[in-house]
Amino acid sequence: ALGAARCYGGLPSANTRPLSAAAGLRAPQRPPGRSEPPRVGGGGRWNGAASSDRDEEEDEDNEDEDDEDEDEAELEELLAPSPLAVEPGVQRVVVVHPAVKWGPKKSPLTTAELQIAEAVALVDTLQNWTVIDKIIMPTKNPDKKLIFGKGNFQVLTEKIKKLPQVTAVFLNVERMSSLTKKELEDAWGVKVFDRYTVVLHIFRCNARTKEAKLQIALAEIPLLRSNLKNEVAQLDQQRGGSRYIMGSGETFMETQYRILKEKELKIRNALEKLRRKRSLLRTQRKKREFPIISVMGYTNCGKTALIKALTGEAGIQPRDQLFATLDITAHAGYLPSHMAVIYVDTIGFLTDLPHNLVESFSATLEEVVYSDLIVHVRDITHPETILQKATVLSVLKNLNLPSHLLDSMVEVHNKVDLIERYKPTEENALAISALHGQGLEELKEEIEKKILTATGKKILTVNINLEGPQLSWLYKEATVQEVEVMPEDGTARVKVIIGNSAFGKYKNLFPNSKIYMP
Ligand SMILES: Nc1nc2c(ncn2[C@@H]2O[C@H](COP(=O)(O)OP(=O)(O)OP(=O)(O)O)[C@@H](O)[C@H]2O)c(=O)[nH]1
Ligand SMILES: [Mg+2]
Repeated sequence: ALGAARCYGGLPSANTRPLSAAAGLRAPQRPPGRSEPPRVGGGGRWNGAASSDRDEEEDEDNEDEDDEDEDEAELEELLAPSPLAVEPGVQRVVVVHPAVKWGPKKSPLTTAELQIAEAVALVDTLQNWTVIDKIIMPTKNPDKKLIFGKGNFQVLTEKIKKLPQVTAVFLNVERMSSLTKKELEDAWGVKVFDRYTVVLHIFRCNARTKEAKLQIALAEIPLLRSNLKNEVAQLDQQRGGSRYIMGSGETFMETQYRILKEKELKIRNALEKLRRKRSLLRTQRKKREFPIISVMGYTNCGKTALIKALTGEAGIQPRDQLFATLDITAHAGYLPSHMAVIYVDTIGFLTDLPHNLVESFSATLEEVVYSDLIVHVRDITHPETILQKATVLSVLKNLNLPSHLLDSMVEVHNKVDLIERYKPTEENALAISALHGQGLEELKEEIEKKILTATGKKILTVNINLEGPQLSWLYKEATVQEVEVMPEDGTARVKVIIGNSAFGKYKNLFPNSKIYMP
């Protein structure tokens, strides 16, 4: 209960259901007038990440049953409260954005106002945190120890000190060294957070599964390491500047580094174990032949809202918050031909998300490799929508996805209800409103077209003899959508979705069956 305890009064659980909890993806309502609903129910548990309970019917991993208790104990230890966790409780925050006006450090794609707006949005995500002021302060070289030049630093310090009851400064830099942090905290007399710390804190508040929690613990290692460096430097100073006095400084450092290294290894192993489990479940999923659609995009663009709209799943809660969704979750839905598919909700992206943080979560995103289609959702009303698109595409590129996934990606322009007569400039983009249901039918059609291509499935109608074994064969090997019985001659027309190999078998087994291609 790390997340909940640490972030007392923080975010309520993201109402998305972790896959593991989705024992049996809830089948959406049966399409009216169909003889047999596609069989969705059984395919639910294909992410073992968060749970250790087992699915009795399945012959998944039995190998490490004995290790289970041991694993649990080790996990507990790895997930013990972190010394870096931001204290729970109220924070009254000043957001300070160091603005680089010119030179190579200036961001070409955005403005200081928009950047500070995103920083404020991050703080607003945290329930007990309030922004009491925001300050944009120019700097020439944000890499300096105190970030700002002497004069500006003084002005800033005076401003901060004048603010009533400020408890923290959020300095909107990707990451500051522990030395910088210390100097700034001494000068301002309050806690100073960087983007890394704030995002990590949000993650910690939102993490529900063990996997997410482990990933956060992993993301903290570099911070712990740099803190250590700082501590050691201070120790050395106390001893007159030499770390070699009696060799003790060295030994202290070495021990601490070794402990950290071991912890890192343990976390990686634990994550690896969780993932191995998941890959077995992935095989299950493959067997069941549900196409997988990964819904991706910048944080707060409406991914969860879209999945809610596409699946009609009432339990899903989109929220106006950054990083509401941290764990991959799956939801079943139907395409227009009543083909059952699984939509996967993913973690949102953020510009300048520190590398370590992205890396520790990239394993979550690796799942995307196994999907059949990516839907890229964009908040088209956001002033930074173009930069956001670039961020998402660049992260996707770094995931080493198969090129067909990138090529077939569907781009969706969301929230068009907020723009009058919106028309996408991008050729293949689809305009939708996840909230009001606009454009969803077109989107489903498009998804279906691409899924059929991606999976090599066909939709066709076959004529069968009701006395023969064809119908039960089709129920077993394909997805039967409609059965139209002709009582006069004892035959039926059956509409099916069928994979390539099953189709080949069918033609071999029943050479006399008439097939109507669409
Ligand atoms: N007006 C409007 N608002 C929308 C639409 N779609 C989503 N929203 C709102 O945008 C906010 C974010 O929606 P989510 O679905 O939680 O976004 P997300 O991409 O899942 O966000 P993270 O999980 O935090 O990355 C919510 O307040 C939604 O109600 C839309 O079509 N129109
Ligand atoms: Mg979400």
